[in-house]
Amino acid sequence: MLLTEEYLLVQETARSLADKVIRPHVEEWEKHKIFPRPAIDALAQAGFMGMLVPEQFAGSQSDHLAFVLSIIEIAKASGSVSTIMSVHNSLACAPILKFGTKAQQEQFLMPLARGEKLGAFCLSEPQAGSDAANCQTHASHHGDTFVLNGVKQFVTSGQHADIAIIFARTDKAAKQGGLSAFIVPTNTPGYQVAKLENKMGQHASEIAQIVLEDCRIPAAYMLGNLGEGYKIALGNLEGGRLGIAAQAIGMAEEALRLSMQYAKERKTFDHFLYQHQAIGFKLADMATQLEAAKQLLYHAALLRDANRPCLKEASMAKLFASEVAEKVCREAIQIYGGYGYLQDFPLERLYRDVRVAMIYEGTSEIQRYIISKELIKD
Ligand SMILES: CC(C)(COP(=O)(O)OP(=O)(O)OC[C@H]1O[C@@H](n2cnc3c(N)ncnc32)[C@H](O)[C@@H]1OP(=O)(O)O)[C@@H](O)C(=O)NCCC(=O)NCCSC(=O)CCS(=O)O
Repeated sequence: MLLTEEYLLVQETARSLADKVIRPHVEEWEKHKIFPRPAIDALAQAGFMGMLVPEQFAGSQSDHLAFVLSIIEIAKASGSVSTIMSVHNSLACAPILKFGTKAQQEQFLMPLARGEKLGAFCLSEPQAGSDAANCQTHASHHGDTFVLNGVKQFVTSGQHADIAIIFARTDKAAKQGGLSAFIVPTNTPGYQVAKLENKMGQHASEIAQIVLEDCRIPAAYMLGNLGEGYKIALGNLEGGRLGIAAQAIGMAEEALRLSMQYAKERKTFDHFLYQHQAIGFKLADMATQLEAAKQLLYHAALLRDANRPCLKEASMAKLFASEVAEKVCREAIQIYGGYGYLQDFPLERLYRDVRVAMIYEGTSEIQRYIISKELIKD
């Protein structure tokens, strides 16, 4: 797809910001599990934390295509930063824009879009990941308040976020229709960070377990209507999956770039690596599959920007991009040989960081389930 000057400019701005404020620090942030605050602040200043929000709500009024192009560039430098940015834009800002009241948009969306506040999305639970409708967190109505109790799992930025979108059961009997969405300031008493998970990669982006213990919020903080939470969550994840596809592509493009560079420098058996057909063909496959993943992603983003249904296309983009990206990073390590396995080189980190793209915001298996259901409908 040919990108217009406008999109090329967004891409270049994201790339140069990543090179200046992220790349020089990424190894230190990852090694010491440091939350990348300077990167988030710089992204906020440049308008990247409110990309899908109109100017009237303090956003930079871009669209999904610009968003995925930016995420790709940020992910080349850091998977962790791209995750924080993606979750904030697509899972925290987007639903308040779509379902929020004017008061909620003024109180919560505007500071989020300016990047003054950070957002999180609390859907999964210890016993409810893929089966999102099985959430057990409960919200009971008391006068003009709701009181939330339960446990939320795998919450990106759960500790550093200021505002969380939390899904909780308001009707025990109705499964899907029994969930409602709430906007919860994380300084509300009862919002507790119970645990920061130790994970395989993306160490600068925390994943928290959140315990909600008598967490009382005004009833006016309900997002959308009573019982509308499941639809809000799934519709939201449709957009989030574009961000995950984009970050997977970004990390894999970085792995491909490093592989190309190495194949042109390193000699074995008196020839540069790229001159061996075994390596040249690997590079060709990596580049071709990445290009195909990008075109799927751009197509899904354009559909979403045109307000056209894109559930199937977003799932296809996430499924294909995350699986191709894992393969590309794996092959890149193979090209580097023993050096690829060392922590002295970035491929080892890229391989760990990219792996989760096949899991979060809907596993590959869930994406296949969604695609197959949509195919039958077509
Ligand atoms: C497994 C699922 C795909 C659900 O499958 P089902 O077959 O049980 O449900 P459906 O019949 O498809 O849908 C039920 C209901 O919801 C409506 N729906 C479905 N998709 C959408 C959508 N995209 N937008 C709006 N509404 C939607 C559908 O029309 C049905 O309504 P009606 O009955 O027609 O009225 C699903 O459970 C699923 O996607 N599971 C995966 C969940 C997931 O991705 N979890 C990970 C969350 S990520 C996380 O928690 C971490 C976030 S972070 O990184 O911090």
